[in-house]
Amino acid sequence: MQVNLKHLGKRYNYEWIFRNLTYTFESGTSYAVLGHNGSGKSTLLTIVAGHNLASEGELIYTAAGKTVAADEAYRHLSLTAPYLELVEEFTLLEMLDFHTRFKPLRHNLTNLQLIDRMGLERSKYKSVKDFSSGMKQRLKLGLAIYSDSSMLVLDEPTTNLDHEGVAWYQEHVNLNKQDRLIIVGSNIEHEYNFCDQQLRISDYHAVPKK
Ligand SMILES: Nc1ncnc2c1ncn2[C@@H]1O[C@H](COP(=O)(O)OP(=O)(O)OP(=O)(O)O)[C@@H](O)[C@H]1O
Repeated sequence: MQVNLKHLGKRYNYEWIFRNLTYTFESGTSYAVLGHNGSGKSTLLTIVAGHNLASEGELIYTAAGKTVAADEAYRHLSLTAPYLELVEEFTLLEMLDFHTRFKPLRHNLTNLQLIDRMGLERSKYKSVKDFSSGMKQRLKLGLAIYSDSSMLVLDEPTTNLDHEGVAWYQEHVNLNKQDRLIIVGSNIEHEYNFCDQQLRISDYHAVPKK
């Protein structure tokens, strides 16, 4: 998967969050989108993931040399972000059954194997609503990292994770980054230190007229 941004801009009401962003996200490369709080990282990630619309410019997705329609791009990507909710009423096993009906897992992994990889084997029958915040984050990351998608968008991936959880994230993202396009929105080094490229959103902030 490749994503070309051409003169992309986003405005909320009268405030431009970024403008004139021309950039290419290539397959097989991991990118860190960096910037201070409120700089527009999540806004850019939601636009690239097709959850939000740009105010100006173009966004072109290409997979296997062919252009992918914007409304089909979701088939190629998985996303995790603090604002995305899990289905709290499901048990862990039900959550995986539901999710994998729409998004199969990579390398023919079974749902039980994924539960093992997430270190959640003791919670198979537990309702997601009774998970700790760190367990929920591991589940969100596990579903994203192990979905069979060529593009992975990770917004603030280690939110709520302790040291062990951060090490788990680093291990599994490293094991699953090859041949994929990965975009991490972050300002915490341990979340993006595996990335090959960095995009600073503040480079695309509109300069106020003097
Ligand atoms: N739906 C919205 N309507 C109006 N303004 C918004 C909306 N979503 C975000 N913004 C504004 O856009 C700017 C960028 O927000 P965004 O969440 O993209 O930043 P961020 O870099 O991800 O921040 P953080 O590091 O705190 O998560 C902020 O000023 C925010 O208030």
